[in-house]
Amino acid sequence: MCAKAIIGIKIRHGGLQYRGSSASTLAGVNMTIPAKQWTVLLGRSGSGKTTLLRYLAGLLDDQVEWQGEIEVSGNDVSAENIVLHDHIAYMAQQDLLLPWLNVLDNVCLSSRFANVAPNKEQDKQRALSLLEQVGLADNAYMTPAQLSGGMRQRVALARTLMQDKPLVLMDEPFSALDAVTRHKLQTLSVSLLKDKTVVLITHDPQEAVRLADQLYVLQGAPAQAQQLDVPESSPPRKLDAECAALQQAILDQLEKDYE
Ligand SMILES: Nc1ncnc2c1ncn2[C@@H]1O[C@H](COP(=O)(O)OP(=O)(O)OP(=O)(O)O)[C@@H](O)[C@H]1O
Repeated sequence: MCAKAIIGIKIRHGGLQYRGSSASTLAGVNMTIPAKQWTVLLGRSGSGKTTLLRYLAGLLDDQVEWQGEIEVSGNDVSAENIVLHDHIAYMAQQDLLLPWLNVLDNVCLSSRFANVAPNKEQDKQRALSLLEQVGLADNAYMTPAQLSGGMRQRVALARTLMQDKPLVLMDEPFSALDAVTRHKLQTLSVSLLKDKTVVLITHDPQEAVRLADQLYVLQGAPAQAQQLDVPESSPPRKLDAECAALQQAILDQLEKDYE
């Protein structure tokens, strides 16, 4: 698949049960993850958000039973030829930077594991350019321990971009940051990931409202996906009255799982 590939996903009647578990985690999940848009997942702790992401990433194949259809559409490959997890970059709440490598080497690391032979000088120049885009050009030779939490997550974002995958799965990547740093990193991510299909897990209704093109709440046990309409304006949104109403609607929806 070429670097400009795009990927969209449709899940129909998705159900998932961990082997050895007596109950299903997901049942009857219908979800559309359109290409080059942000799909945001909310849901109470334990509802199955990370499970769904990890299943899409191919990390649970030997641990779960899956039922239902996953239809993948790409612009330059037929659906049956797509091995989804080959086209995924993953960004988690923990930045997972290796403490013994400097910032630049952390960003370059993914290319060392790629199928193609690495071109160290080319990779270095690309990583430096990405570090410039995330505002860390002057920090390339520092170690992760010398950076703040927000800076470390910007390194993680540069590393995600370095992988240049069409589908980016983000599991609460901004949750450990203070409000202003989080706001800035959300805005930066929307701009830098504009050509990617993004699935974002968050517990923060405000973050969901700012960033979602599609918004789902995983709800019930086993969980289904409830879709909520988002404003027509493009993310990242300024928080106006319409956004406030949606935030309230999300909270109302989430509260149903605590009754
Ligand atoms: N390896 C596993 N084996 C069996 N059950 C598991 C396993 N991993 C997770 N689960 C269960 O699956 C359910 C969903 O967990 P998951 O981590 O996907 O929830 P989540 O919505 O991402 O939660 P959080 O918001 O706290 O991260 C939970 O009940 C959890 O205990």
